[in-house]
Amino acid sequence: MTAAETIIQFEQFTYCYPNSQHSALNNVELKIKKGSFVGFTGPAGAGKTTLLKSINGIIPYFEGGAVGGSVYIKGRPVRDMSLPQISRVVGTVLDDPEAQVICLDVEQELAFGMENFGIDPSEMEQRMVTALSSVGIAHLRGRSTHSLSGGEKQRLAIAAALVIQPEILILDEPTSELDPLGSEEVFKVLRRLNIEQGITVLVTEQKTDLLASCCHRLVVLNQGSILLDGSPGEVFKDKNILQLGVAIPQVTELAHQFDNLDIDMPITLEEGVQYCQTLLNQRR
Ligand SMILES: Nc1ncnc2c1ncn2[C@@H]1O[C@H](COP(=O)(O)OP(=O)(O)OP(=O)(O)O)[C@@H](O)[C@H]1O
Repeated sequence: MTAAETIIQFEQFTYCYPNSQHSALNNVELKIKKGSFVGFTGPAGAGKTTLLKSINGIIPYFEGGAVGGSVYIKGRPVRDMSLPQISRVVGTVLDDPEAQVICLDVEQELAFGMENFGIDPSEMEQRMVTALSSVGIAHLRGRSTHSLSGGEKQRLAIAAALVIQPEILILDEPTSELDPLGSEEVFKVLRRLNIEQGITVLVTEQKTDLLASCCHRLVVLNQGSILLDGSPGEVFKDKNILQLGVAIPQVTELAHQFDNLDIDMPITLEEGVQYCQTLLNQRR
């Protein structure tokens, strides 16, 4: 990856929360390619949220604490950027849409962020239309926010980030409050934004089957360090993941039961069916 292709870089990054005895992140080295879709997973307390907060400036600006090393966005150290400068490049979506969606109706919710960023009023209408249609909720424009489903609210939260036209979207467990259908809707939207608009997407998620279906790259954190980093297929094939208590796609878990087979590890249902057929053929 060339320097021009790298949109985010962690360089020997270590972080310790105030009054904490141990580092939440230890010596993290990570380069994220512009336009990629990267998933982060790992057990509770592994440092996933802390890593995202180190990109959007919450660390160190709000949390304080002790920082070692650097995080760079487009080659600039986060510590040298103001929060508004960071927020123009990095859009953040939280796990709970109830906490993030704060206005009474959909239009106000989108206008709120744009007004805060001083977007020219003549541009607002077009940005609103584009963001709503990008997340597939143009038909909800006239609705009050309290009448939206969880999945619709989360897509509105993504639209509210998009009106600022960020190059990077970071999402911390965006489907934790959603049912399976709502979760799939959100990931479909993220995939489309990544492919059609080239937005770099970084998402933490426990639902690894969803991550596997969308991500180019999966990073597994454990105790503040990167344990595994590769394509979803490479990561799920690694037996170390089984010791972490991280949920892996069920078809992959099944395949791990058949040891020493020289067949690619399945991560989707279709690949699982193919895997079983190959297995049956070999046993005949
Ligand atoms: N505000 C804080 N003050 C002190 N320690 C914190 C704070 N926030 C998180 N930590 C600690 O930092 C470590 C990493 O936490 P973090 O929330 O980043 O993990 P995570 O992988 O996102 O976990 P989860 O999946 O449970 O959300 C944990 O040991 C956690 O207890």
